[in-house]
Amino acid sequence: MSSDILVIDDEADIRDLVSGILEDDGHQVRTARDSDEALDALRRRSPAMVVLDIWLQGSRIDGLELLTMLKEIDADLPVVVISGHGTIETAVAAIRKGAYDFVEKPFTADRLLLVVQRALETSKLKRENTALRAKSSGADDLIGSSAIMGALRSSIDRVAQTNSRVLIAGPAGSGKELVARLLHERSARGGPFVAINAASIAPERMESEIFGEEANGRPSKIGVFEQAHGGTLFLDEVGDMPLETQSKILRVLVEQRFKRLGGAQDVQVNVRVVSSTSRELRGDIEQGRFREDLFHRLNVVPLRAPGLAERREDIPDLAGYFVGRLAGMSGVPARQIGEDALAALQAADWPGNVRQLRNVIERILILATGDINTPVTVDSLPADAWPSSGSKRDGLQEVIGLSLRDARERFEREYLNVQITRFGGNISRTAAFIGMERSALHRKLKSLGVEAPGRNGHDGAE
Ligand SMILES: Nc1ncnc2c1ncn2[C@@H]1O[C@H](COP(=O)(O)OP(=O)(O)OP(=O)(O)O)[C@@H](O)[C@H]1O
Repeated sequence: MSSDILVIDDEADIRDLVSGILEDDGHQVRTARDSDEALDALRRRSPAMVVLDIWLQGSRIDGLELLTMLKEIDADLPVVVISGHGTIETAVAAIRKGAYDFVEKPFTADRLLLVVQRALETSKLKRENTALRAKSSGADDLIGSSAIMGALRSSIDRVAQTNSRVLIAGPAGSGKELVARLLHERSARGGPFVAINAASIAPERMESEIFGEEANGRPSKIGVFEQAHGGTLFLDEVGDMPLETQSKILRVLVEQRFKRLGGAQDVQVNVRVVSSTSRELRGDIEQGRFREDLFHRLNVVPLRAPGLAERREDIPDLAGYFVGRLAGMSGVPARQIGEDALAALQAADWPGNVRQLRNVIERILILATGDINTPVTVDSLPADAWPSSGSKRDGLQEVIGLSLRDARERFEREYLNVQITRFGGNISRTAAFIGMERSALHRKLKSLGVEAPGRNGHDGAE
């Protein structure tokens, strides 16, 4: 894994030695001889880690003070300190001030590499941990064996390896962020995955969050573009970016450099940008709300996260997956979801897509009563997990005034509507499930005035 490492040492020999060892290990190394050069390097770009000699001769700010400053700028920046022979107390003081570890002079290449690798690894784990905690709902993989998910999975595998920009379109809760994470995880990019949701940030804070800030000649806030150096930046709901920010982002994509707010120096970054939208960006372009040139830059490879209604056959797998995951996480007992409940879930509306399904499963697990060894049945489902055409009403009240023939017709209409929805409009599969010939089902639908589906492009002849 190649990381951007800043080596700060007043002795040229040591700078060369340390740089050589780290470069041979595949890292990108920048060097500074004193605090001014170090702060200048930081202004250019915040590094992934710092190797700092604690004795900085001829420097305006000494090593320990510089360490304090580095930690003020970015508390998570790993710093490995080099200490001279017999200066263990100083090294210990450095650890107290937040240094990750120290190596004592003279040191071997192996010792230095070991400490550096551990510092980088710890920092990566910390980041992943924070990301996981922030997103305790995070999934490891895309669940679903439908053809549409198979196609998405293979696109992800193909695109991940390239550095191309990807724009993921899809409705809310359909898994766009999950797709972006997978694109990063399956790429060779060793830097972090950093996500920013444009819809949840006030427009006036946007540029500070994206580009960071500089005050008194040094960085006071590291923005997401800089944090994602060497990795992937996920611009979630990119259509919500103010136009002015869009222009600045466009410039970064062209030049791979930008200035922090209040900064004079360019920050140079190598970032892969993956973005997402739940809106039709072409409409925004026509109305002058989204820059067309930015759209083309972001949309090099378009991917689409399908809504749950387009892949109802995945609902049983997803439900089972969430039962296992949520039970493991929250300590509620896992319950099997019965066939009848799964059938109702398959026919429900799901405007909130996979996220809504996950929430419904969580509610089912928390509220489920009865023996934990028996499957959850259809009557334990919350109201929003019911198909709207067959919602949980008192059937008798509604049909009491009808003749048997009309009541039966009404039931048949609702029943068939739900089944057809559940099988994504596929007449053959609906017919097989309800135990009718396809042609008989067609006749029945016609006689009931139920529109024969063209949903999801199926004509029922497959
Ligand atoms: N195919 C899938 N397999 C497993 N979990 C999934 C799948 N798709 C989505 N999820 C889960 O559903 C939830 C919502 O997904 P995610 O946050 O990626 O959606 P999104 O499209 O980015 O949503 P929004 O547009 O609201 O930001 C997450 O918990 C995610 O892990």
